[in-house]
Amino acid sequence: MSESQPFTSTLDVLARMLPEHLLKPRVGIVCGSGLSTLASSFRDVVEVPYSELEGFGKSTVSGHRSALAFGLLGPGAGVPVVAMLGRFHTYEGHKLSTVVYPIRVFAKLGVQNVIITNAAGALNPKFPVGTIVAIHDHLAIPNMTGSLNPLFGPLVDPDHPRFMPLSDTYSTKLRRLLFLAAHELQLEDSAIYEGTYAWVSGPTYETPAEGRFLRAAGADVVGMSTVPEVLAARQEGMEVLVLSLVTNPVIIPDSYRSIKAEVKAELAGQKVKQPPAQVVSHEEVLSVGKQKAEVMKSLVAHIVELLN
Ligand SMILES: O=P(O)(O)O[C@@H]1C[C@H](O)[C@@H](CO)O1
Ligand code: HPA
Repeated sequence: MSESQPFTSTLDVLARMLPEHLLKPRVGIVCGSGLSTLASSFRDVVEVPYSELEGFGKSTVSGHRSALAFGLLGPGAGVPVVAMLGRFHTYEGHKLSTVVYPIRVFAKLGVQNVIITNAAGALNPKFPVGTIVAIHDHLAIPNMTGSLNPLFGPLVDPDHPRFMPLSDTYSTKLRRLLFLAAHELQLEDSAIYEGTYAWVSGPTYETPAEGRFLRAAGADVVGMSTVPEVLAARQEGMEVLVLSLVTNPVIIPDSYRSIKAEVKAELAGQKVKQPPAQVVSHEEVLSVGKQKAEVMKSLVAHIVELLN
């Protein structure tokens, strides 16, 4: 085990702070931007601030809190679960080992299934704002260039695979449960799509050309998180479900007005109508997260119930 991963200390603190029935969560949940209320239906909740846990960073992005929530989800005795109420992004300055540390702690606690959520921009023009995308693949240019792969460097555990196949990354078992849950909740067919997530480092949103490039490369949505967590979870042997909430379009038709044509028209005495600028903002991302938090929460709760 690597020196820089203080698992023993983290697990000791959790063992001291948690009652016995919450100490072995079966499902781990990562709450994306604006989605930390996913944990609001847990019972017997114990929140552990990241500041109490060695190895954890601090979430500095609005819409992300800095605490783990442990609790029970579902009817009857309930299923013990744990949720990250805020995640770490590399663009905040966190090291990749910090970004994925909570996922490795989930594994040490015995978590076998991870549900990772995020807010994402739509590259596929068929995916409207507010829809959920069950991720079935990813495109991670930062990984392919070597510098931002969280599995780079010495193995955290000698039992981990050095070369990990990624052809079966996204659990078919969990995706089946998602669509069964959506059926039970009577969600419309168009509420959930299936697609590929492109990971970019951020914190800048995409230029129109970058958006078109990622779309042409086969991605349906784009975001600034998730893939490092997915890779660590798979390396730890956990099953992974990723749900992206579409919060904004990335590819905007007519994003290149011809200024040359407009100037020529103005010089010729014509009135030129200025189209309103369409610019994405984190506030918009958080607002869609807030609007859709309930449906995301019901889906997550139902999946956990079906896993039981
Ligand atoms: O943590 P997620 O991936 O949900 O957050 C997305 C990506 C950026 O952190 C932020 C941009 O608005 O939202
Ligand atoms: N691009 C990248 N990340 C995002 C976006 C986006 O348009 N929306 C929410 N997270």
